[in-house]
Amino acid sequence: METVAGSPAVIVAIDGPSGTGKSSTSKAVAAQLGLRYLDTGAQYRAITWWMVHHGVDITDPAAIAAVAGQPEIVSGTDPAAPTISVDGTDVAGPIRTQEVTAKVSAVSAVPEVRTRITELQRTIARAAEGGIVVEGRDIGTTVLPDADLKIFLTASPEARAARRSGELNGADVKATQEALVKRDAADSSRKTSPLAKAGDAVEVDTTDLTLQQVIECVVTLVEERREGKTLVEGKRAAR
Ligand SMILES: Nc1ncnc2c1ncn2[C@@H]1O[C@H](COP(=O)(O)OP(=O)(O)OP(=O)(O)O)[C@@H](O)[C@H]1O
Ligand SMILES: Nc1ccn([C@@H]2O[C@H](COP(=O)(O)O)[C@@H](O)[C@H]2O)c(=O)n1
Repeated sequence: METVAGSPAVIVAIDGPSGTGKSSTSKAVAAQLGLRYLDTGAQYRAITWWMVHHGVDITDPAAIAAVAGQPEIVSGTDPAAPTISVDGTDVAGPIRTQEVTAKVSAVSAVPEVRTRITELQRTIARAAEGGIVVEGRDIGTTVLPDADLKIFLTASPEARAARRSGELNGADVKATQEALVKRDAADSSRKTSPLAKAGDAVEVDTTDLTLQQVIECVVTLVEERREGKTLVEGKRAAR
C-alpha cells in the first residue's frame, strides 16, 4: 500500500499522559506527511458526553456497560480539521467541558466501553490507506500493537500544568496540575488497557523541547521508518 506521494503507508501510534503534546504533535506530523489523524481521547470524551447527556450514572460501571453500544460515534480524520460527532450531533465543543474532563476516566475504564471504542479505532486505522497517526493512551499496547512506529511522549507534571493553564487563560497552575495528575493516576491504574508505554515504543521527554522540536523529532522518526519499509519492500520486489 502506498501514499499519494509514493511513500509506503505507515501507522504511527502516539501515547502518553495528559498535556504531553500528543494532539498538537500528532496533528502537525500527520499534516506534514500527508497522513490521516485520529484523536482517540475525543472518542472517549464523546461517549462520556453521551452518558452525561442521557443521565447515565457515571459511578455505576454496570449502567455504563449496559448502554455502551448505543451511541454512534463518528470521527473525521483530516488533520487540518478533525471532527467528532455523536448520533449526528457535532460535539467538538461540549466534550472539552470540565464536567466531561472530570468524568471521562471513569467511563473509559469500563471494559465494554473500551471494546466498543477499540473496534471503532481499528476500523478507522484499517481504512486509512495512506497511513495514519493515532494518539491516545493504549494505542501502542492494545489498539495497534503492530504499528510501524510507536512513540511515548512524557513531560514533567509542572510543564504539563503550565501548558494547560496557559490554554485555560491562566487558570490556577496548582489546581490544573492536581487535576491532570489525578486523571493520569486513574488512567494508569485501571485494569483494562491502562495508560502504558509499549515495550517497543520510543520515549520522547518533551519537558524542555518546544512543540516545533517535538514535531521535527517525530517527523524524522517516521521518515526513517518509511525508508526502512521502502528498503524491505524493494528487496521483496527484487526477489
Ligand atoms: N513541547 C511543547 N512545549 C510547549 N507547549 C506545548 C508543547 N507541546 C504541546 N504544547 C501545548 O500544550 C498544550 C497541551 O498539548 P496537547 O493538547 O497536544 O497535549 P495532549 O497530550 O494531547 O493532552 P491531552 O491528553 O490532555 O489531550 C497545548 O496548548 C499545546 O499547544
Ligand atoms: N486511547 C485512549 C485515549 C483516551 N482515553 C481516555 O480519555 C481521556 C481523555 O483523553 P484526552 O487525550 O482527550 O485528554 C483520558 O483521560 C482517558 O481516560 C483512554 O482511556 N484511552
